Amino acid sequence: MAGRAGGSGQDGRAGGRRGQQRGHAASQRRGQGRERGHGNEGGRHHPARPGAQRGRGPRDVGASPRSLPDPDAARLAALEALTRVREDGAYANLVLPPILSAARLDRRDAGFATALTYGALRLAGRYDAILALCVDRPLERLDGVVLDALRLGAHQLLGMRVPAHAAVSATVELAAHAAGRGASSFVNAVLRKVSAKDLDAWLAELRGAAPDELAAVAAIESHPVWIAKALRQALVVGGRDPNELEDLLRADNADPEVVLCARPGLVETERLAAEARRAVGDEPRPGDISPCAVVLTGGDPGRVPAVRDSRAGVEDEGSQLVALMASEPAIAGRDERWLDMCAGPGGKAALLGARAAQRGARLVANEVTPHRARLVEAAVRAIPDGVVEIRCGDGRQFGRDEPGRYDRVLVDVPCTGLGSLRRRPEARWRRDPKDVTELAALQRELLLSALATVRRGGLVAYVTCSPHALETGLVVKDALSRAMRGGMSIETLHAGDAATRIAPRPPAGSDRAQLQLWPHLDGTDAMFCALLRRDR
Ligand SMILES: C[S@@+](CC[C@H](N)C(=O)[O-])C[C@H]1O[C@@H](n2cnc3c(N)ncnc32)[C@H](O)[C@@H]1O
Repeated sequence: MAGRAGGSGQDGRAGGRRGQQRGHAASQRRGQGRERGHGNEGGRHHPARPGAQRGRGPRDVGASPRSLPDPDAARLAALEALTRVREDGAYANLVLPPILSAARLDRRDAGFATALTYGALRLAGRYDAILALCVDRPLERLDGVVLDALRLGAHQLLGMRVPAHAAVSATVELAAHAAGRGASSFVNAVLRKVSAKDLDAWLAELRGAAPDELAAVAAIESHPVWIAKALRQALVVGGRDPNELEDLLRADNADPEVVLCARPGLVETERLAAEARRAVGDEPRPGDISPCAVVLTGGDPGRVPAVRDSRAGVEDEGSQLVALMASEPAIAGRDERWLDMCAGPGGKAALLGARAAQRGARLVANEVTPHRARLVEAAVRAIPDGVVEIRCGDGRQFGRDEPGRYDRVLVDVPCTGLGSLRRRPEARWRRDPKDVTELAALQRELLLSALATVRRGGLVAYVTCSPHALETGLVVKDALSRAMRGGMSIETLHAGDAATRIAPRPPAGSDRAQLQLWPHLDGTDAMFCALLRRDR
């Protein structure tokens, strides 16, 4: 078997790190049956859904018998991450770094493990649709860890440039190690079927098997159908062609660039770029959408001195732009009291606080969750003392407790995050349509509170990182009609124009009064921003 090749150069990596996995986090999982079968308990199948197919994590690597070859450490790390995501509801971006350091992988293997983990999680829907065509029983009846291994194998075969023999044999070794010999023969048989066709042939087959075009695009680009449907509707509502859906979903499957925000007055973009060049060795480029952005082509942003001391932060360009859209449009009269009503973890609060310091204003940064309020504290620590006041409380109280007090209010509401699916590879499989309606009710209350706490002539920026129509325009419409019924008069400012005045390159939707950014067109998260001026 060509298994060893999987970790020794044949998959494009230099030198696999077999045997390094002692001390790996997976070794904490004791007592897993050795010759576990692959048939399993029932339960509704859902890619990477926490709680589905529980209790089948990779077993103790220290207990590996001599007769089974040690699996490749990078693939073992990826399997451990997938298991934690599935069983514990963990977030891949939080769970993977400690797994990688426990496994003591070198940079190249850590990169491979990260790409494998993220790819297998994001594309779980596509791979499950393919695997379902290769397996003679419903996937939900498979052992969870066996399905994880199959997804990892499928991603190596169809999503990475790993030679087929290496992908199959290394995954078979992984399955033998994690779930026993019976499971490994099954994995071998399934992956051989998967490897019999290339990606294009499989995607053509998925298209042919789907009941309609929406289901086909959802399966091919690995999104739940309800999300694909909501995003198609969001495109229509945002004045786009619904045929852009496939491009939009595809953009969710790409790794986002790492973007830094040079916080105004704390570090210049040129200086930040120079620091980044020295720290990570690559040539950064300026942002397209935010004037504060420095876009890295690679490397660890944590090594950049300005990021370490919070003069800069890691922040999507779209988030930077909407924070500036709250701070930059001119308002008549006093402009000293600013509020960020939902500030955690603090990227926008740090940008607003930096601008407030330059303009002689003060910012109240409020967050309901104590640990996220502490993150805000860390994010704003480079801003001169006395500019930012951090509070921990429910934003819905501001309208009642401090009516008419603030000159500018940013209300960046909690949302489904359907606009930042590329950052959270497992998120799409965890969300539910009912989350949208629950969040929309909270969003409306927060916006009403913002409108009540801003003074006459003051500005409210309603922002969300979801393009779902129920979380964007409909929340604004609903809140405005309620506020107006309560005697307020509110003018909607042209957010597209405001964005154009700030952005180095106008965003795709800048002709519209409410700004919707798009990953496939703007290269940002799908942030939404409405600008509202309270006149009475
Ligand atoms: C989209 S995030 C804000 C992101 C933030 N503006 C940034 O740029 O880092 C929404 C935040 O609102 C907080 N939140 C949820 N419910 C809230 C409430 N009732 N009042 C205030 N904050 C709330 C969440 O804990 C979360 O930190």
